[in-house]
Parts: sequence; C-alpha cells; structure tokens
Amino acid sequence: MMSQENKALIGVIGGSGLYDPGIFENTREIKVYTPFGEPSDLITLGELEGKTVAFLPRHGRRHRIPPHRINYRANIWALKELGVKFLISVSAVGSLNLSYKPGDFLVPDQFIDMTKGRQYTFYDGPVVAHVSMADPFCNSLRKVILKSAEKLGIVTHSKGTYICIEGPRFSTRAESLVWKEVFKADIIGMTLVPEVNLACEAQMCYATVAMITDYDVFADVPVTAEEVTKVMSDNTAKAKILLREVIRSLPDRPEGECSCCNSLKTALI
Ligand SMILES: CSC[C@H]1O[C@H](OP(=O)(O)O)[C@H](O)[C@@H]1O
Ligand SMILES: Nc1ncnc2[nH]cnc12
Repeated sequence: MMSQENKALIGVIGGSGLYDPGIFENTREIKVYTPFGEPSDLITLGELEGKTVAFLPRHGRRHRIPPHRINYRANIWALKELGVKFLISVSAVGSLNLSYKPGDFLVPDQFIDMTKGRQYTFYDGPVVAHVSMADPFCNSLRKVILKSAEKLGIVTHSKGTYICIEGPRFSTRAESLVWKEVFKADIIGMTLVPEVNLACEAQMCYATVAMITDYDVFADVPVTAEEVTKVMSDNTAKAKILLREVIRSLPDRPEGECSCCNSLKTALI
C-alpha cells in the first residue's frame, strides 16, 4: 500500500525525447513494485501549482527500451498504485495526412491496432474483462488539452486516428500507403497500444498529446529515427509549456461527461 505522501492524482508518461519534463518542484524519485515486474524507470513525483504529479519516461531514461519491450502493464499498474486518475501520454508520431505537418500537435480520438503480440490486459483469467474501446480516449481530458493548447497558441489538431504498429522498424512504403489510403489513419506510432487499453482497464482518464515529427514513408524521403529525435528535441519546450497549462487546468477529480472511472462496470464477466 502506497503512503499518503507518495500519492499523485495526475500522471504523465513521456515518450521519445521527453525523459524529464523539468517543470516540477520538490521532486523525488520512487521505485514502485508491481505484480507484472518493473516499470520502465523510477517514477518522479513532483509538484506543480500545489498538485502532485507522477512522471514516468516510457522508454526509460536514455531511451533504453524499444516500443515492443516496454512493460506497459507494470507502467500503468505503478501509476494506478500511486493514485493516478488523469494520465497524459506524450508521444512522437509520424503523419499520414498532408494537412498535419511536422511540428504540429494532435490529440487523437481513435486508434487502429496493428501490434502483434503484446500483453494487452490485466485480466488474463480467471477474472475476464472486455472493456469498451468505442471511444478509447477520455473526452474531458482531451478537451482540457485542446483548450490549453489554444490558449497558448500551439498548433494542435483536435482529432485524428492513430495507427499503432509493432515496430521497432518503420513501415514499408506499401504498408504506409495502406495505413494512409485504405485505413485512413492520420498519424502513426508504436506505443499507444496497449498503454491505452490498460489505462482504460485501470479506470483512468487517458489522453495522448501526439507530437508530429515526420511524414511517414509514403512521402518521398523515408523517415529516420534521427529525424524523429531532432524534431522532438525542437518541440519538447512546447510540450513542457503545454503540460504545465494542462496540469494547472485539471479539476480535482474526473467530472461531467467522463465515464472512464466506470469502464469496468459493464466489462467483467
Ligand atoms: C524514436 S523513433 C520511434 C519511436 O518514437 C515513438 O515513441 P513514443 O510514442 O514513446 O514517443 C514511436 O512510437 C516509436 O516508439
Ligand atoms: N513514421 C513513424 N512511424 C512509426 N512511429 C513513429 N514515431 C515517429 N514517427 C514515426
């Protein structure tokens, strides 16, 4: 059982390029043990505007863990254990839509799962759960992010479909054209699934700030990891300002139209 001083209502998972948001005060690092093994790293607890926030770099510090080896269950379990209800995920993504340019942000409202063999659930039996993923992201949290971005003048697209591939390789040209032309996905990455599924099973409000780093390989010049990292480092300052404003604006508890906290009500068999 976590002690009261190690509790946080808000969690942030940092993606490629965001290993330390550097926006919190009174920070301390804690190790959280879970039944699923080790999270990606120590969790940093820090304060912002009187709120305690838990921060976890998805790939670990120095980007040690590739997308298919991330222990998503341990990460979400650990944040849940700390009391996190609002979980903001930050991700680098490629664009499959010419209107969404490198440097822009996007808050997805849908996803397509093309991953191949990850640990997708906390409910591996004998308890079985089938959560609804019709609307996979928390709309209330998405709105807070969009409003904050608007206030700050950060170009942020208000919806779009994220296609999650297995990685760690990028797509072939043929695949990229399928994602773009047939599946009509808008952005592409390797880490949303199963993070989003598990956050839902953990009854958290979860939303993603997707930072567009490249046009995926359908474009003339194929994407490289170097390009992604460069655009990300140019954009982390913007992400940090946005996170600060989102955290400032979040209410004390989930409210209104949000049903994330009841996701298990109709899911358990
Ligand atoms: C560094 S290139 C590809 C890498 O970046 C994205 O990760 P994240 O979502 O954690 O920012 C993408 O999904 C890949 O894992
Ligand atoms: N083009 C791309 N494909 C998959 N993951 C990515 N992350 C950033 N850009 C990407």
